[in-house]
Amino acid sequence: MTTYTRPPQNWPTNLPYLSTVHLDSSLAPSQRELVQSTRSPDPDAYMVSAQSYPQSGLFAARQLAPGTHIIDYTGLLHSCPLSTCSISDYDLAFLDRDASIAIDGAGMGNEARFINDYHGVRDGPNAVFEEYYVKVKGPKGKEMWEARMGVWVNPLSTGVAKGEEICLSYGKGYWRARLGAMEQRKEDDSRAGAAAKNETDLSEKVMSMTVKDGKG
Ligand SMILES: C[S@@+](CC[C@H](N)C(=O)[O-])C[C@H]1O[C@@H](n2cnc3c(N)ncnc32)[C@H](O)[C@@H]1O
Repeated sequence: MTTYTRPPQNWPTNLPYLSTVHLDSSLAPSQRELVQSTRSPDPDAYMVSAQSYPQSGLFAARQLAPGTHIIDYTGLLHSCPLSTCSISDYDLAFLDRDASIAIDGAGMGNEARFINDYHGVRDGPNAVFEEYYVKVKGPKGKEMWEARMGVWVNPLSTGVAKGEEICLSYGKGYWRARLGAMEQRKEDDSRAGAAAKNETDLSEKVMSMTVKDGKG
């Protein structure tokens, strides 16, 4: 199907041309939600918070092919000097590092905030973060490009089977920051001295300390 975003030739000059519907102010929030929502009408994933599972995680609601867009990471978009980013376990640096902005899913967000790191869960990440832009209507109906942090099925994986946990790689920096904070709290010098060399070691350490703390 062709979607026209510009008026065709001879379009009447006094008639606003729309590439999507224009939302009238008469619409109630619940009616808007039916038309524009951050929730997929056909969810790709669902959250599980079972007692048998130590924390919550996100699982595939159906078979997902490599490269499929699963969900966008939502939360509080905030200014974040590098020194204070990473205090929250749900904070995600967004766009250029120099832009110093991040999305924090700690106090608000969607299912994406429940996606766990793959270490100790599966061999490798079956999902990846990738920023992308969508065209949206800005103030006064002006067309704008909006940046989103998408979670996609890892294009290098074989996909995600129905019921399988969706896992990302949080990266070395994430686990290193948490390890440092926890060690500081516990004043555990011996652990600080044994700083892990690779990401797997780091995540495993945090996991074991988290279980001891009874967190999550
Ligand atoms: C963004 S949250 C993920 C959702 C979290 N499981 C929950 O129930 O809210 C990140 C936190 O989840 C935990 N986590 C993530 N991946 C993990 C893993 N592979 N093993 C153990 N804990 C993990 C850690 O406590 C981490 O700081």
